[in-house]
Amino acid sequence: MNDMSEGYVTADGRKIGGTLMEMKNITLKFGGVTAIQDISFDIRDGEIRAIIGPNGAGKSSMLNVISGFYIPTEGSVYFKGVKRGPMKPYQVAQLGIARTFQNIALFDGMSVLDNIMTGRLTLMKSGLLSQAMWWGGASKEEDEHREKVEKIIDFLEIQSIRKTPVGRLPYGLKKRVELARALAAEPKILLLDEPMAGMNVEEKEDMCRFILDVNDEFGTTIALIEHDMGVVMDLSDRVVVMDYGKKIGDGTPDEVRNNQDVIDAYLGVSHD
Ligand SMILES: Nc1ncnc2c1ncn2[C@@H]1O[C@H](COP(=O)(O)OP(=O)(O)OP(=O)(O)O)[C@@H](O)[C@H]1O
Repeated sequence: MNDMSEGYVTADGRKIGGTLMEMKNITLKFGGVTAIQDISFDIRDGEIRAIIGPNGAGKSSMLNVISGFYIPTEGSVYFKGVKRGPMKPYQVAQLGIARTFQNIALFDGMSVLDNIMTGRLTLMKSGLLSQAMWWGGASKEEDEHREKVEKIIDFLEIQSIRKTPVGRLPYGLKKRVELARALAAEPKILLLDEPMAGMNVEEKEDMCRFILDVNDEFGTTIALIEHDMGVVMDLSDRVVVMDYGKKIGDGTPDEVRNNQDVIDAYLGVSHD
């Protein structure tokens, strides 16, 4: 599978590249429950790709398949044209895949800066030794990691809280720190699990802006699952719609909005 699909140009003039990831005929079963049934779609280089669907549709399961956390019962995942086998979390990170979680997974007692530094662990040449040096004293490698992290801190406008323990931060900022930590791994593809969940309107607007900026500035490909339909339609280049484990729609936000199956299953009921 070395064939890379042609890219496309978005309505706002961004150039999207060929296929970066391809999910082919993915089925995922948990005992008697079929969470995903024979779904195929691709994620192209540089695009913002959303997966939506009603509760229980199989979105989280699919994100876990994309991240390598779940191995599909049937079907395969291709990354840069190469079929992916079972992988350890560090191998996923080394491939250039990073993610955020629905329930924030940060170290509450550690500062914002130290939490973001943990995002660079897989990039550190001498692993734990370098980690020890980062706490114990300066090294050339540590300086380089710090520099990258400081850039991300500036980019996400969290300079004023860099020394604050994460546990003391309001929810919206914690989410931003989690995004910063994922970015610290310099991912090729960033997976966002409900990035707007639990946020107020202002926090959502900020997060939207940062996601768009990350995509634009770093060229990071982004795949997200999200319940807020306004956000999804504003952010995404293309959207996969799932319902009861099946794919019922796939296309641009406009195409998905006008897809009768999608309207029946989801949009027409829950959103205006
Ligand atoms: N670890 C598991 N063991 C057994 N069944 C599971 C597991 N994870 C998910 N399921 C089932 O698979 C189906 C899809 O669940 P999933 O969480 O992927 O949906 P979702 O679209 O993310 O839902 P939500 O929007 O509510 O988070 C559901 O029927 C769920 O109960």
